[in-house]
Amino acid sequence: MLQSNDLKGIFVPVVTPFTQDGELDLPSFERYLGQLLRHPIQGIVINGTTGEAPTVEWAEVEALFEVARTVIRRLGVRTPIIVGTGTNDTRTTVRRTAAAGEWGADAVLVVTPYYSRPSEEGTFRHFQAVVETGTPLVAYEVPERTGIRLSAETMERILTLDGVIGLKDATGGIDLLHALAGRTEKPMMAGSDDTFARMLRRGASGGILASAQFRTEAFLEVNRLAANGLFDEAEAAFSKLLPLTRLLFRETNPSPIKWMLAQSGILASDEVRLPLTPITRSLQEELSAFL
Ligand SMILES: O=C(O)C1=N[C@H](C(=O)O)C[C@H](O)C1
Repeated sequence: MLQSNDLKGIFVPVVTPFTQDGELDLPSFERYLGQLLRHPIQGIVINGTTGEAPTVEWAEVEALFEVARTVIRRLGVRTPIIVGTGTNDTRTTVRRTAAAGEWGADAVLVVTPYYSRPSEEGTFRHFQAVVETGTPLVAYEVPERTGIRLSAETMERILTLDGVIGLKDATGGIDLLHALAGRTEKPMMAGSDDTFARMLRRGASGGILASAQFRTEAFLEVNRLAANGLFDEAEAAFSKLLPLTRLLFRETNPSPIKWMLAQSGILASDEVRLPLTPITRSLQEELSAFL
């Protein structure tokens, strides 16, 4: 199981491949992980935003987890697996988190509960109920998607819970990191790809970054430079990754990533489940330059 100290470096949230008719495509998933896990990344996230969590059934998540575990064993690596279990229903999130712990997940990723517009107290209690399962938990703040932005005070309270091992900060800026600096010992991982280098400078311990599945070694190098205090060099190295990173988020993640992976022959299809749609022709043209 993951501990706070392990939450550093590069974690890659993985896609959930589908066949052209929208069914789970496990052979593609196996091939894809076989390639990705050749890089010495610090972990993967299954069923995160990039894994299309809202439209993936829980039984499908279990199947993905089993394939990931098989590939990890076959390659003889020890890459930790974090499973996205967050929903906007506390009881479902508790059940899923307990189940992921039983499967052997190293940690879970729990997004702040969206849609219901809970109070900050309600959001705190949501996390409090989920950590009681005993599975290490990474809190995930992504206001652009959830429509809620927690105060730094409430996030600090959540981070003080035993079992919350850190934060994935996808707020898109450095304000939360700045506000929490010195107020928590728990690691904060960058979760907004284009601010990665700035967040490292501000104390982030690494990143959970969908775009790191391309140019993975270069992302690892950016992280290494920052871990050695070479922040200017890290920013310079990251600036070379920015053009592709920005394009990957021009349309909704993970459609651009799936298109790239399908074009590279790693996935059989770039299929996403509705309401997501494949990328536009004009983005395809721009991304082609990076294939
Ligand atoms: O799947 C994830 O985890 C991530 N999702 C974010 C998003 O799509 O909003 C971006 C980040 O790269 C990781």
